[in-house]
Amino acid sequence: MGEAPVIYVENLKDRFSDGFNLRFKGFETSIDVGDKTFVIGSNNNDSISSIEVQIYDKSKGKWVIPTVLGTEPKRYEGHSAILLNEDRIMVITWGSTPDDCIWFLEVDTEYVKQQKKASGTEVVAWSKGVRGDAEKPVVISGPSGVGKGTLINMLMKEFPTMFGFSVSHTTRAPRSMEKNGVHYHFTERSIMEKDIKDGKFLEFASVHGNLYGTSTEAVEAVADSGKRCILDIDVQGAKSVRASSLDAVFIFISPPSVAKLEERLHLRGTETQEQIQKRLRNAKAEIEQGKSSGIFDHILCNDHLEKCYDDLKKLLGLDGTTSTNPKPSSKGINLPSKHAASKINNKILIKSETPGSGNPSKNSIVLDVSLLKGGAPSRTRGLNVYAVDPNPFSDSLNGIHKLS
Ligand SMILES: Nc1nc2c(ncn2[C@@H]2O[C@H](COP(=O)(O)OP(=O)(O)O)[C@@H](O)[C@H]2O)c(=O)[nH]1
Ligand SMILES: Nc1ncnc2c1ncn2[C@@H]1O[C@H](COP(=O)(O)OP(=O)(O)O)[C@@H](O)[C@H]1O
Repeated sequence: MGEAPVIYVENLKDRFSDGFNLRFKGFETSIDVGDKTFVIGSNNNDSISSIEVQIYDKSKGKWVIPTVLGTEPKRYEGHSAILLNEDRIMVITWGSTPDDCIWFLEVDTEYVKQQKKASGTEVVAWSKGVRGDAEKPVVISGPSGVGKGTLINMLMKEFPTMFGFSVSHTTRAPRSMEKNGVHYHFTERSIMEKDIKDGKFLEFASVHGNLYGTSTEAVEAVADSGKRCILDIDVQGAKSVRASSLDAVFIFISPPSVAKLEERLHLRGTETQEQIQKRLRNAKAEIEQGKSSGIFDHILCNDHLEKCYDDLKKLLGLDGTTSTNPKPSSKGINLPSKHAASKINNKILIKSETPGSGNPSKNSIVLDVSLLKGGAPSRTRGLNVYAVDPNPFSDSLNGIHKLS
């Protein structure tokens, strides 16, 4: 049945009297997960407040400062923290905007386990919580010159409100018609490498001698706007996305022949002869992998452009029967600015700590976390939100109704 509230706001220095100096000047919560205690603190006395994580390893009697991946919550006035499924801590921030108040600190999810193994250090990862679901992103891969960009442009032109493009980062130089922030975020290798290390990328790969990568923000910004995200990435990138928490549709575009590919690259005229040869060498391996690796759900041959475009639309369900209106973007959650949170099974009850704030739906809110999807390094989706009936007896969570 129900569980005791698991919010802690306590004097941590009394609790851990081993002389460790907690670095927080503001507000702390602590949560026990197995033999570790995760202390989340906000330095909200500073002009720029920040959130930090420290871990107390009870078995070793030692404090550890972990590597923190992902984008963390922005400035806020305090927070409540609740453990979910022994692998992530839900952090509800006070005084944040409605689209920025639910966060998850992953402490032992699959993603975090992988990162710990790869780095050999203690790792935690942030993921922002979002109401409802987003449509599956579409990953499009294929060798250079096969027509990926052409097909994506046709799709975006015909269905401008339905699709949004994930703008990748790259270290390659812009072509004459390319605009920074539209076709790519053109960046320097050292900056991109640091962002990769900080967990800001969903995937990255070295392609034709340059670094390319999809930032979590690039994909999630499209999904948050209610559009379906399209990614144009190479086969290595597709493989990484397949292994990540992002649930997507994977499409490989193959050329009718390598000779046709070469002809298209020459006609496009954006690469030198040497660069074209490099792309053709890579193309052979990509075609082999694309067709045999099991990464892709669909393989389309781009021989006749119009035919290939029709096939693409068909497999995306754009055969005239589907609505082409975008889904409304996920709405935020209006929380009371100061609140206490407690957990009962898969429901989090959030109660205002500001007496007489008037609006009952703002006073008590229930977050249903039974259908969570995704997570670090992307958003955590599938949160459902309910208002609690103002009747005081409804604290049992019987009198709840869904907020639209
Ligand atoms: N892994 C990965 N590959 C990318 C990304 N962005 C672009 N690519 C791939 O990098 C390759 C080269 O892209 P580009 O330089 O634009 O040349 P083009 O494919 O010949 O137009 C293509 O296979 C793209 O699909 C990314 O963010 N991640
Ligand atoms: N089916 C097709 N037949 C002939 N040319 C094509 C076809 N599809 C695309 N092209 C041309 O081939 C070139 C490469 O296409 P592009 O979309 O830039 O490829 P990618 O993005 O895969 O590198 C472009 O000049 C484009 O106009």
